[in-house]
Amino acid sequence: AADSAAIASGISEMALMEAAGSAVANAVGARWGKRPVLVLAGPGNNGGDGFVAARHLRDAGWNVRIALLGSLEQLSGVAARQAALWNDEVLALSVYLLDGTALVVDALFGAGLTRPISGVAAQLLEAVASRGIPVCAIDVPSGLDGASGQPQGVVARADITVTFFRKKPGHVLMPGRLLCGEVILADIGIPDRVLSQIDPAVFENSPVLWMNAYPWPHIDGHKYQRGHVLVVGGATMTGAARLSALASARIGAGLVTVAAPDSSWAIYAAALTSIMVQRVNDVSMLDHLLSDDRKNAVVVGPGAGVSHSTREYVLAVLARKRAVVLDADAISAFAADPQSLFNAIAGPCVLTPHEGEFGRLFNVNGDKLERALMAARRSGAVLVLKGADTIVAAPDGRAVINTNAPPDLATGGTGDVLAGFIAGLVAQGMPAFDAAAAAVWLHGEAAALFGPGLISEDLPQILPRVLRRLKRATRHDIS
Ligand SMILES: NC(=O)C1=CN([C@@H]2O[C@H](COP(=O)(O)OP(=O)(O)OC[C@H]3O[C@@H](n4cnc5c(N)ncnc54)[C@H](O)[C@@H]3O)[C@@H](O)[C@H]2O)[C@H](O)CC1
Ligand SMILES: [K+]
Repeated sequence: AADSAAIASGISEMALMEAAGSAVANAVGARWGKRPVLVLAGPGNNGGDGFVAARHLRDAGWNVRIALLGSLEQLSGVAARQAALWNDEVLALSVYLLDGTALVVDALFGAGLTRPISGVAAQLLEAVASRGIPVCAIDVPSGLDGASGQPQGVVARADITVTFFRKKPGHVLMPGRLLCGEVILADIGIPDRVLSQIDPAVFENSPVLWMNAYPWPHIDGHKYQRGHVLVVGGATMTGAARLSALASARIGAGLVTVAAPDSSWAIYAAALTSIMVQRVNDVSMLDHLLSDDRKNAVVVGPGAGVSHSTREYVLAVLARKRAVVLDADAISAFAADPQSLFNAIAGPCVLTPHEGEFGRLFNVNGDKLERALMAARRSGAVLVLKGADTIVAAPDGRAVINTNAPPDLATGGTGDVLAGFIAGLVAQGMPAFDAAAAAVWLHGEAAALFGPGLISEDLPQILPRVLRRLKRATRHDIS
């Protein structure tokens, strides 16, 4: 879409392809020493980029061969014109060409892939992978769907992928992210104003998206301006709610209270210091607590139990129009009747399911991005669909894909911490979508900073260091 908008605004297609192919040659030269290169060119503009890259590498003194899927006569438009500039032998695709090849430039298919790759092209990609030949992919590794990050049949994993103007969802969604290797974004002269014409709604998560809404404390502020998070604590799995509460406090909520039943009140009270504990044995006691409207954000779910009372608590909080983060058991508790939950959602609400919990509430098909967006629209909530490529989706169609989460996060309790981070930001006045995106990013940064050996308690513990860096980087304040 960006290239057609740029072309419509007067930039020549020939110039875009020239810049694209030259960026590929530069990336190859920066990564590898001179060696025999085989460029695999496809029948469309991705192949055209390959002809340009081949010419630039040849001009730089590389030993380059190019093999084309189909015939030169079948090329059209700018790809045909660029192929003509190659002015040298064009080979037919064959697995034998890999003998003596020490680097493959994969220019078979890019954004125009419509079906799984078959025939000799598929055999070649399989052979490239099995021989472990290094690969530079143009735009996307051929066979990967740039919109979804899903392979359509065979894909040769690339060491680097050179793409243009902006990343595509497939570069950041799993498993695409792994198949792309290092993604190099090249400027090919598409002006930024083109972005406002195509008005994208999906972004890779980054502080630039939400920094302006980040609720740094004000010099003249007091604790009541920093919100009050209420975490509904369970009777037996008390660690979960404590993790959420600690996370809300660390991310800056002015006050945090855990609502606990008599049976576990003493456990919560003994374990928590700056965090308050109040008795709640049933929904009317919870409702009474919520009559204090300074308690402006609520977490339900961590350690709550999949039960009738969890459902009642959720509905009571939603009826009070409080901002709410629903995690874990608060999601699963509505498996039998998801619509009763969706009907009750009227204000800011964030659902934080992993795939299993997601499947209990939503019966939607499609790739991960599509499913998260559909679920957000259907429920009216901001959806945080967790995983290595967590997606935050809003009912209005915006989405961010998070890419900074290390595998160390796959350990018990990290989801409880995330729910607490989100509620803590919402309590301080951040809009739910921004709060969810910021919390997911901070959660990933904290885990990456801590590194191996991470347990969930470490996340709130190390968060202040992440916040300090973020604040310094954005020079929001003197400190
Ligand atoms: N985005 C930009 O700014 C620029 C991108 N460029 C490059 O152009 C490609 C997209 O080119 P396009 O011609 O639309 O598509 P492809 O080259 O990916 O392939 C289309 C071609 O292939 C046929 N086809 C599709 N799937 C298969 C299959 N499985 N088997 C056989 N044939 C298939 C289809 O019918 C078409 O004929 C983009 O990725 C960039 O690399 C430009 O350089 C300009 C700037
Ligand atoms: K490609």
